[in-house]
Amino acid sequence: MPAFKTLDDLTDIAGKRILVRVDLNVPVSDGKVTDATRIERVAPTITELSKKGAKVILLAHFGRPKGEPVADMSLSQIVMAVNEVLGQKILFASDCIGPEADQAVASMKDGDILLLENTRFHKGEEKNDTGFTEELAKNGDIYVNDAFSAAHRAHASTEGLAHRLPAYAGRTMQAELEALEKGLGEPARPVVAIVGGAKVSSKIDLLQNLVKKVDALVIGGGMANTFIAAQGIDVGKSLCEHDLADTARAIMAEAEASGCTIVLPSDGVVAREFKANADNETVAIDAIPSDAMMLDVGPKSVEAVNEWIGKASTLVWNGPLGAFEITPFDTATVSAAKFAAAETKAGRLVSVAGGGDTVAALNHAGVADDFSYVSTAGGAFLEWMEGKELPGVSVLTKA
Ligand SMILES: Nc1ncnc2c1ncn2[C@@H]1O[C@H](COP(=O)(O)OP(=O)(O)O)[C@@H](O)[C@H]1O
Ligand SMILES: O=C(OP(=O)(O)O)[C@H](O)COP(=O)(O)O
Repeated sequence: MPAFKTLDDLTDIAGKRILVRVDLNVPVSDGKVTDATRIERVAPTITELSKKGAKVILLAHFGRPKGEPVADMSLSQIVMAVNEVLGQKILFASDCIGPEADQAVASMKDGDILLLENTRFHKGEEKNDTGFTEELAKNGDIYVNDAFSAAHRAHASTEGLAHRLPAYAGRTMQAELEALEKGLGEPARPVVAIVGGAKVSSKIDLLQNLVKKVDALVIGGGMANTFIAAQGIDVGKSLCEHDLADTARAIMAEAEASGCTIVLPSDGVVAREFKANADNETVAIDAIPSDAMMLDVGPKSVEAVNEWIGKASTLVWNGPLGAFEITPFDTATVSAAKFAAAETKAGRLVSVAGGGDTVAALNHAGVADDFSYVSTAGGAFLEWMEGKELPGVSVLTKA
């Protein structure tokens, strides 16, 4: 466990302005939060600080707006869900720096909770720019980082601020690291990892090291399409990053050298529209029509995935096997989730899953509570698995 200061070390905070970095990057559909797990996980930190009379100023990102304000990436759409989870009304400011933010902070009363607009609406956030960090810092006396799931990013609000203000880990940051260490510190073998989802470019590099640590790597979701295409198979209009073909091939070579089995889908469920109940068919992986996209792995592939789960003593899972938000493309994810949950309940498996959408998928399958541990983190969790230093964590230990 890394040594850092926690909320236990924070005393006499009534009236203090505390900048709390949280991860509110939650799944949203039609402007409504569809899975509030990340909000629920940061609620204890927010409530504790507010009850102690601090002015709690929440910093968070939503989506990847690339340094510009984008209406559908506004955190204003998360406010209602935060109110519901906390059981109290929070305040909102339409910018995280500048006059809007300054005035909103200046008018806070002790115990108030204020959410500032998406930090990624400014280019300085992802650049970890000192000027931008200064702008954020001037509205706080203390910095608390409770966003373990964003701790793999060295951004102004996840890393920079810890150099500027007295820095502490929030309750969730602390709990996530403790739970991962307990569940995966010395994992029982065989270790099987499932990696799926849509964030192919930001996660594919992580697989290069992951294959050295696990006995089998099951690849599904959009990630699988990139690997399949790298083998020269036409994936039609499927979500796929063709320019990462070399990386995918290098990972397969590294896996072979490390004795890690790569498990790719042998069949898929394809459709021509990304919508619920779209006309679909199951095809062999080398028979994806050129005008269709693979939205789920097929029944033979699910069987293989479940066989690997059955062989595993430890399962590590990030990223759904298909577009689980729309039926029937949730079938593979739900089947594997239920099987892993049953194996865990039977005492045959330690199962650790992570990622905003992965948590939503397990909740959708009704089995999140049956996993050994569910982390809110996806990419950060994979980087932690690799043994990489997470900038948001290491800066707290050095503070
Ligand atoms: N074959 C696919 N085609 C398109 N999108 C997919 C496919 N498989 C999974 N997805 C999408 O991946 C998203 C989740 O990916 P990601 O953000 O990487 O997961 P997490 O948040 O758990 O880390 C979901 O919105 C899901 O619809
Ligand atoms: O949702 C997140 O990561 P995840 O999808 O890996 O769980 C975090 O909020 C980090 O977001 P980012 O990958 O856009 O930096």
